[in-house]
Amino acid sequence: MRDKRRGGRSCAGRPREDTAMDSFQSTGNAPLRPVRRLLESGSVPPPPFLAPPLARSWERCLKAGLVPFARPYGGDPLPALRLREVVERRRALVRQARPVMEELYARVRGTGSMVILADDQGVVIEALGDPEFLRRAERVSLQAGACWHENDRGTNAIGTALAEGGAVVVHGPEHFFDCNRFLSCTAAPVRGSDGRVLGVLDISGPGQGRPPTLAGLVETAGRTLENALFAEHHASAWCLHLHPRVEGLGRLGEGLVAVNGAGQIVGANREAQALLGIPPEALGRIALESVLDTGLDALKDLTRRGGVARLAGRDGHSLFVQGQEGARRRQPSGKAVPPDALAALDTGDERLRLCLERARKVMDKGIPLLLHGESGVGKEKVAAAIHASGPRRDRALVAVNCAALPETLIEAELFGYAPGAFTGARREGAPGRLREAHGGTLFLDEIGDMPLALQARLLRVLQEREVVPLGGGKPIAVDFALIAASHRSLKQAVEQGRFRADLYYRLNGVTLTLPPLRERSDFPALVHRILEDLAPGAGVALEPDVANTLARYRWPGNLRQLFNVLRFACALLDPGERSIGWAHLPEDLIEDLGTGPAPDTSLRATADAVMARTVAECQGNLSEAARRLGVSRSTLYRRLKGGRGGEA
Ligand SMILES: Nc1ncnc2c1ncn2[C@@H]1O[C@H](COP(=O)(O)OP(=O)(O)OP(=O)(O)O)[C@@H](O)[C@H]1O
Repeated sequence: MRDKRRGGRSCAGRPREDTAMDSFQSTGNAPLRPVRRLLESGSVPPPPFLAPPLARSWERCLKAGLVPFARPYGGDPLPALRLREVVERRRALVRQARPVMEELYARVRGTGSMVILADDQGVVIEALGDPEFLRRAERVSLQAGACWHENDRGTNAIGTALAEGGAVVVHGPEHFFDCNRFLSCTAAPVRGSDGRVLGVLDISGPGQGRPPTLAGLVETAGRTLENALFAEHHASAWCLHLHPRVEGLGRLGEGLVAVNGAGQIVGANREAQALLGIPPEALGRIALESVLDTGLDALKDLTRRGGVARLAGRDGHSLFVQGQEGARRRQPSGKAVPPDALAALDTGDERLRLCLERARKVMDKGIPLLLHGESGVGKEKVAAAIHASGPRRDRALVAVNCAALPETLIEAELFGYAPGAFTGARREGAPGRLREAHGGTLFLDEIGDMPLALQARLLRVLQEREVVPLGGGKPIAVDFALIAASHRSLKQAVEQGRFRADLYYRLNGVTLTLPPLRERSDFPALVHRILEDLAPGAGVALEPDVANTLARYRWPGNLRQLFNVLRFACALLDPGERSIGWAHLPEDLIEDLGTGPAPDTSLRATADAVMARTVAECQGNLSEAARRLGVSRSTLYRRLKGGRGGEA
């Protein structure tokens, strides 16, 4: 039997890790020293001196005979073979946890922390993190194979999260044992779909300063892991996604229910258990119909149609529900990684890069995006890339140009119409663009040009997430990611009463302002990328003085204009020609370069003079002049004949 006053060895001989104790304040902002002194005399301070879960934990530790200033009993880490057995027992947990841990660590990288996965007994299965801190943590056996059960290591995030069955933060001297007070740890249990705790996720770091937001981060990671385990465990069952709001579907907080072929609920994540009032012990013994106004056949039908249904829960509250066939969730092995369309747009401009990074961060969070920028900066292209890089990429991207449609048509185009809704309408009616975007992304271009009356209707759709077709009919639930774009300032339009303020705030989850081409710092790289797209592998490039001049041009038509200019130039190249010179540029550009305000010199004059001088230097030998100018003989001849390039 273990000694009642366990951990008789003193920590005194060990190096003091730090002085976090001096700055320690518990939940009630109580000063540390008296609280700690109380513990050393064998009592636990009442709340608010210590958060209740920690006070309960200290109580348990004292009852178990642990001594705060002694060395924890914990014992040595498991030998490799035993650890492998533990890992093997928790194979699915470990496999699904790895990417989650890596993501978690990416969020705290640079804070000198580590991320830990422990099993349901508190045995550390995996740990990754800052090498320096990993070494420090090893000194107190916070490493793979070591057991951090509360019975052995006193109050600590892993052990106490297990004992309390919920997320805990144990900061500095809130650890029961003195020698662990250099740690600041946050842990959350991970549960299986039957409610049983499978393990614990933890972030541990140096204890200076209380980490303010890690609890949410660890809990969110725990939920992600739970849902991944759910999907793997119930891969062959029919699955129901549910949420009280349609935009909650596909998000972390959605309820997940697995239904077997007999219509029995065999799994439900925490959210689904709460939404449907299913106790974990009822799983496997409860029929879908008994908690939701639907059965397995209706679920299969819904899944085949790929739609969202609004159903009544047992307590009468409505829930949005989407079905998924089990086999479909299995990842086809060897599936090609889709090209990263957002990354492909990054050619080195810092402002654009920031926009793309922001877009990437919010694109799967259900936040509407508003793209702003001059005409031709690539708003539609960016919207398409956001869609192609996001989780909805397999569904439709529906683009509607609100400026291009007459006011009378845009309503029917967007909202659809019932059969025979108006003269000239299709007999069978039309679903409308909003419904076509269901499951995918809706891109509303030139939203600033939408008539005011339609703005009110659109706002209603965005709020209710339901569309009522023109001419009546039942509201139809819709779920799409929303990207809107405008080249005008919507804020100004709101001030001038041309745009509804409430719709503006609804659309403007995040505004990304794309830089005009003249302000971009990546002109050469951008030209290179476009030329590569236009003539793959041909090595086409701008002549240096053309490149220099074009880089300083004001580009009123932005990327649209640049793209058209380069496409025109490539079309003029003779076979084998790879250098774009003055002779390859469209005349209107040359004219603009000559008269526009941006260039320092008249490019047309420059081009003319250069050509004339070269031809003169070559004593009228056009072949030689063309070679020196980097253009073909026929191009030079054409330009000379057209009066451009000077008199030869
Ligand atoms: N990154 C890019 N690479 C190459 N070409 C581009 C790029 N972005 C835009 N373009 C070109 O510019 C054209 C206009 O782009 P896009 O329609 O995305 O701009 P926009 O800002 O939405 O314009 P508008 O405000 O006039 O609707 C595209 O058709 C394409 O030819």
